[in-house]
Amino acid sequence: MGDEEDTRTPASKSADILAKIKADAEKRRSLTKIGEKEKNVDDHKDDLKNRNSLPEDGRKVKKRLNDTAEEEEKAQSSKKRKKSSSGGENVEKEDVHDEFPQKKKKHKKERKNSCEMCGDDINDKESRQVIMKKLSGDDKKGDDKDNLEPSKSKDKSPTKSKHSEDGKKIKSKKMKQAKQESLEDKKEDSCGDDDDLLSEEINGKEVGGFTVLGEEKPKTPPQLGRLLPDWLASPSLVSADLSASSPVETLSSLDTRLVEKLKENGIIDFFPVQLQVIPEILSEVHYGYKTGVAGFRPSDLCVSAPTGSGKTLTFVLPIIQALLNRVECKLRALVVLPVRELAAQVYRVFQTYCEGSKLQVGLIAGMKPLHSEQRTLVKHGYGGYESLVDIIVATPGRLVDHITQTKGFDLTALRFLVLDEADRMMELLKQDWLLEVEKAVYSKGRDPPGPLNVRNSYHIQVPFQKLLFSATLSQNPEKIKQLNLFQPKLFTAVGGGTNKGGALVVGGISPSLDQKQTDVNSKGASSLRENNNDIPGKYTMPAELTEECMECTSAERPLLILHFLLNLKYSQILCFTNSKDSAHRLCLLLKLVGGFTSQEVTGNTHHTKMTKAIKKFSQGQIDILVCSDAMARGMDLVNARYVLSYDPPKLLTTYIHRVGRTARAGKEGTAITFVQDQEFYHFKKMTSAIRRTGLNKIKVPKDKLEPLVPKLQAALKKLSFKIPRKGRSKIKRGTKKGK
Ligand SMILES: Nc1ncnc2c1ncn2[C@@H]1O[C@H](COP(=O)(O)OP(=O)(O)OP(=O)(O)O)[C@@H](O)[C@H]1O
Repeated sequence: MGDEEDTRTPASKSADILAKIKADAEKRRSLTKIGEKEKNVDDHKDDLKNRNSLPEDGRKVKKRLNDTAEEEEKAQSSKKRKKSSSGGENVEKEDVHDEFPQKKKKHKKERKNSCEMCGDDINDKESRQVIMKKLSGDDKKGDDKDNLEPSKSKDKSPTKSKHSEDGKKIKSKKMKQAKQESLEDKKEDSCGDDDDLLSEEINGKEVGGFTVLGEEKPKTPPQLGRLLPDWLASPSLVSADLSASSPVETLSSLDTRLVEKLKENGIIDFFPVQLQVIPEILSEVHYGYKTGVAGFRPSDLCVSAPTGSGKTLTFVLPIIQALLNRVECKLRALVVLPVRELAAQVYRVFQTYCEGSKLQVGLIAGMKPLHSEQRTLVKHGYGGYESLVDIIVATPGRLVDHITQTKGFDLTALRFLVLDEADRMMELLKQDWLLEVEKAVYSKGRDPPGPLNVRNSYHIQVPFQKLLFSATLSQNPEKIKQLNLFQPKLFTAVGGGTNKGGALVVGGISPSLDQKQTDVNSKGASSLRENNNDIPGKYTMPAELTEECMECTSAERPLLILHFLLNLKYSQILCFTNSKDSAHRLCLLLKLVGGFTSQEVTGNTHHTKMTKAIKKFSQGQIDILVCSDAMARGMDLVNARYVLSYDPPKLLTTYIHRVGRTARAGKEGTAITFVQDQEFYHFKKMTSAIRRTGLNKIKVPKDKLEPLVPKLQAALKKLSFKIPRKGRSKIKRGTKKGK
C-alpha cells in the first residue's frame, strides 16, 4: 500500500526509485503468476508477502532516503534556529556547526553520497520531506533524532569546546524539565479518588465538541460470606474439656446392665461427648430399634470430638442397648473402619460390652481368609440362610468382598451404619464401598427412603441410620453430600482453652453459637481454611496435651532420641516417621545403639506381630515404638506418654492424629516435633489454626548431645553393613535369575 502512495507523490527522482521498486515487484509477481497458474488465492497472498521481503535493494534505498531526509531536516532546523534566535540552545547549536565547518561538509558529503546511490535529488527539499514522511510514517522520530544530532556531533569532535559544555548543561536542564513533567503526570495519575471524581464529572459531557463516554470501570464484587446448610452452621456444641464429666448413672436412659459393665471396666464418669450423644442415639430406639420416634426415620449424626475423648463408647453403648432385647439374630449394626488394626480394636470393645448378652459380634477385616470369615457370618438352616452375627466390624474392602461373594450375607435388616474415622472413610468412598452397602440394604423388598405412600405405609420400615465419628471430621458440605445423609445433625467439640503447649481448641470456650461463629472467623481459623480447603472451627486438641517444637538438623535427630532415652530416661515413646523405610532404618539404628527396648510397627508389619508389639508397649515393656503413619489414626495406646515426630507431618490432620496418641482420656501427654530450620515456617503455618499463642522452638544444648556422638557413630558403622547399598540386592536377584 505504501508503495502505491509513493508513486502518487510529486515527480521526483526518489519517487522514480520507488516506482522502479514497484515495477520490479510487479515483474516478480507476474513471473510467479505465469509459472504457477494453478495456484490458489492463498498462494497468491504468500507471493505478495514474499514480494515485501524480497526487494532487499528497495529497502536499502528506503533506508538511505530516510537518512537523507533526516540530514536535510537537520540542516533546515539548524538554519531556522540561526535565523530565529540569538541565544540559548539554538545559538549554541549554530556555534557547534560554525565551529566545525568540516563536520557540516561531511554531512553534506554523506547526503550527496547517499543521493548518488539512490539517485535522489537532494536539492528538492519538498519532495524529500514528503518521501520521508511517507516512508517513515513518523515525523516525530525524525525530529527527535534531529534534536540529538548536534550533541552527537559534539561528542565526536576532537576538542571539547565551551559551547559544547554549555550544550550539555542545557540538555541536562531539558532532561530535568522532562522528568519533572513526567513526575507531575504520575502524581496526577496516582490521585486515584480525585481522578475518579473528575472522570465522573466529565463523563457524558461535551468536551471540545465531543461527548465523553468515559471508561467502564471494573466493579469489585461484594465479598461472599460462608453459606452453610443449617445443620452445619448451627451444630450442637460439646465441651472438649474432659474434666467436665458426669457419673455414668446420670444417663438414666442407659440400661443398668451396661452401667454395671462400665463400672467393671473402670469407667465411672462419662466424658462430655458421651453425655450428649449417647442419649441422642438412644432417643431414637426408645420404642425398639424397628421404628424411629413417632414412626419417623431418625436423623443421621455426625460427631467431631478430640482424640481420646471416648468416641468409641459413644456409639458402642447405644447400639448394644438398642439390640439387647432382640429376638431374632440378624445383622443390624455395621461399623466400618479404614484399617484392620482399628477394626480389631473396636471389635474388642464391642465384645467387652456384649459379654453376657445374646448379641453376637463379628470381625471381617482380612485377618483371616475369606472362607473362614464366611463361616462366622452365616449358616444354612432349615429355612434358608441365617445370620450368626448382630454386629459386624469391618474394613471397607473385605466388606464388599462379603457383599458380593458370601451367600446369605444379608444387610436388609441393617439399622445402624457407623463410619469411624469418617473423614478417612470419605476418602475411601472412591472405592464405591458405600454404594455397594446401600444397594445391599435396599434390596429384597426394603424400600429406599422416600415419600410415604399406600404401599410402604402398610409395613413397618426399619429405619436406617448413619453415625459418623472423627477427630478431624470434614465439614465440607460437598464431601459430606457423598454420604447421602438424612436430615443430619452435627455435634462438634469446643472448649478447653489453651493447653500447656499453647495449642487450643479452635473456637475456644463458647456456650453460645454466636461466640463460636466469632471464633470460627478468627485469624487462626481462616488459616485453617487456607491449609485444608475446609470449613474451619472443627478441630479440637486435647487440653492435657503439651506440644513442643524442637529445632535440629537432620543429623541431630537420632542424637536427640538417644538423649531422651539415655540421658532423660524417657520411656513409652511413640516415634513417627514419614515413611516405612525411614522407620525401619531408625529402629535398626536404635537397636544397634542399645541400652533400651525398641520395636518397629509399620504397614508392612504382620498384624499378629503388630498386636503383640502394641500389647507389649501398653504393658511398658517397650521404651520406644517406631512407627509410620499407619499407627497415627485411632490406635488406643493407653500408656503412650511421648509422641515424637521424627519427620514433621505434611498435613494438619496427620499431626492431630499423631499427637492424639498421647494425652488420651484425660491423661497428660507430650508431643515433640523435630523441625529443621527450613521446615519451621511451614510447620508453624500449618499448625497455627490449632494454637492461639506462638510456637516456640526448643533447642537442646550441643554439650548434651556431644557425648552421645561416639555411640551413634559406632552404630551407624554397623548399620552400613546391615543395610545393603543401593542396587546390591538387585544385582544378587539378577544373578539368581541368570542362574
Ligand atoms: N468415660 C470414660 N472414662 C474413662 N476412660 C474412658 C471413658 N471413655 C473412654 N475412655 C477410654 O479413653 C480411651 C480413648 O477412647 P477412644 O478410643 O474411644 O477415643 P477416641 O475419641 O475414639 O479417640 P481417637 O479419635 O483417637 O480414635 C480408651 O482407652 C477408652 O477406654
